[in-house]
Amino acid sequence: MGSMNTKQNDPIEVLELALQGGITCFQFREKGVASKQGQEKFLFAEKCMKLCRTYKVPFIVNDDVDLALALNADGVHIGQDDEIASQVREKIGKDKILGVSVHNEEEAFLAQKAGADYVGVGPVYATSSKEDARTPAGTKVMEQVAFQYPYLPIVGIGGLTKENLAPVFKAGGAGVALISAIASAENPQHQAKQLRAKIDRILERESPLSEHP
Ligand SMILES: Cc1ncc(COP(=O)(O)OP(=O)(O)O)c(N)n1
Ligand SMILES: Cc1nc(C(=O)O)sc1CCOP(=O)(O)O
Ligand SMILES: [Mg+2]
Repeated sequence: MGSMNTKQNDPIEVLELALQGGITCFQFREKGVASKQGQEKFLFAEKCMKLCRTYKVPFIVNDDVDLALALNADGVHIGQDDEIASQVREKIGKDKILGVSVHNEEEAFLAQKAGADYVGVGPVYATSSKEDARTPAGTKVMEQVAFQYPYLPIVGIGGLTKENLAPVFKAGGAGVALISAIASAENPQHQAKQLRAKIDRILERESPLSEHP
């Protein structure tokens, strides 16, 4: 999974490189003081979505449910301070992807009850990409949620790199979401490719089928 670059590079270029490198999902996260608004935001998001469609990669909108609906995006990601998950599920219908950020078992219970397709858990490590990030929590919450809700996919987020992401999968995570590891890389395509290869190797090792090829 990727998210929008806030560095000096052209975000559309970074997205295309990340797609070429093999990201499997993209979340459009346009927020902060200098962020685009209104029609400008819509057109930017539409450009990103079209690019994702070219690579057959799901395009998910962060926070902005109305934008996701206006674009006919593949899904929405919301946090605990955003719209209420059950209401978002009603708004977007059953066929779109709904991701919900959770930080404990109770929030995970409510998220799956509201129809979340996956939950985001973070920050695993310290991050400088989110102004209001919580204290890094490692993978403990993830382990608890994975134990309680084994069929609910968990995405780890926050400070993840190819060097430190393995514990997310060990804790029962199904995937990772990264911003700076890709967006700030010297070569985002190469970085995404390396991340993808690393994750594929980890998942291959964890799959019971890999023991019986
Ligand atoms: C995959 C994933 N997990 C968690 C988040 C964080 O969502 P939220 O808490 O709503 O914070 P913002 O991203 O809106 O700042 C996420 N975006 N993606
Ligand atoms: C968007 C976001 N949400 C988080 C959470 O903890 O919910 S951490 C985060 C930022 C992730 O960026 P990076 O990969 O650069 O650390
Ligand atoms: Mg949010």
